[in-house]
Amino acid sequence: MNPKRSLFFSSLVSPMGALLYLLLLSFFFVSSLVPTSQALALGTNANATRRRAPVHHDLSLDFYSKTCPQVDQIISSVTAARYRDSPTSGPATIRLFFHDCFVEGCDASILIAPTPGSINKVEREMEENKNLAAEAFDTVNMVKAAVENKCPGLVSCADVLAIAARDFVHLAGGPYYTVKKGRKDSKVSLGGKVHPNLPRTNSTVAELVRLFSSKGLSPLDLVALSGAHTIGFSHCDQFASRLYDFRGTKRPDPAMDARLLKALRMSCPQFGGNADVVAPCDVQTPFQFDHAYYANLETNLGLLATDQALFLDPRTRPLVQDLGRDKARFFQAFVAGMEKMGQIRVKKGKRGEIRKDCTKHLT
Ligand code: HEM
Ligand SMILES: [Ca+2]
Ligand SMILES: [Ca+2]
Repeated sequence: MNPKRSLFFSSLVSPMGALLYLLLLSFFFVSSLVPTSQALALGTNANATRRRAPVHHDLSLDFYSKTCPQVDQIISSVTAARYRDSPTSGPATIRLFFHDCFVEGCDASILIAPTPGSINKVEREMEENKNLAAEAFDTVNMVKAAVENKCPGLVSCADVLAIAARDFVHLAGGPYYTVKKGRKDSKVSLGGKVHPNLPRTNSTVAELVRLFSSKGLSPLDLVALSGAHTIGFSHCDQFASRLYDFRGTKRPDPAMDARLLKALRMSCPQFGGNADVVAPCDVQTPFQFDHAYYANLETNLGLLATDQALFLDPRTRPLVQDLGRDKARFFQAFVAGMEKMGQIRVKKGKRGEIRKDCTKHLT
């Protein structure tokens, strides 16, 4: 059985199977497309590079070399098994890492579970995080349990998440890179911190550039990291307005390929659809970590408005074309972006803790 097929069938035995089946129907339909490239009349390049937040460089590759030298191997044995048994854990965990780092830095603040009866919401409970897949949280908990078994109380959940995300990039066919360690876990998780720090699917490129810049990430980092959408899936509500009422026009987004539009409308009806249905972010190779995502954008096959906008906007268009040109270039820029993202507002010393259970603060 080819790998795509075996993923397909293993997904059918999970509770998400039926939904995945629906989306794969649309995938097979869409993947048979011969994309038509449309010339898009747009202006030329404008330089948007701007830096604000400093990136901290105080993590190290050998942080656990004395206390837990085998940490990467312990983690990779769990991530490899998870990828085999529950492939959706891969993209879900990479996205979880992104949502952690952008809100208060890479400090595992996203992992804290709600306290029953508390009026204070944690990050996980906010609208922007509602679609983070349970598989990702489960994966982190499984990885952390394996690490605690061998190196109790020594390795932070923030480091575990950073390393697990790296493993899944590699397992899906993406680059392997070393992960610097030494992050501490947050002592709080505040729902109120989420909203301004995460992008929305209707964010403009200017807003995305500004948000990424506020995290010390350049427009190239924005375009390279968005390439994570080369794997994984999106719920219909995240792109439905493109299908039926783009920016209040009551018309579909003109920047969407007509056949992709038709296929997505079938999976995601305007009324009465199943809210759990998902579609592949990369309609060509949704399980393969490759540079096909960028080729899609050049042929109007982007799924999210923010993806397609990266090609439509003259500031980011040359970057899309550059990364779409060859896989090695994309991999190199993606690794650089992940390394920078993984260092956003890292907590050291007494500013953080090392949780035993990633879902609970130390008491
Ligand atoms: C640039 C702005 C971005 C926006 C607006 C955005 C938005 C989204 C949305 C709406 C989804 C679908 C969620 C769902 O319905 O389940 C998604 C999925 C995903 N995102 Fe992003 N994202 C962005 C950047 C990133 C970055 C920087 C990364 C990681 C480096 C990332 C990784 C992923 C992955 C892997 C998935 C698939 C998740 C899965 O299959 O469970 N995204 N994103
Ligand atoms: Ca965080
Ligand atoms: Ca792909």
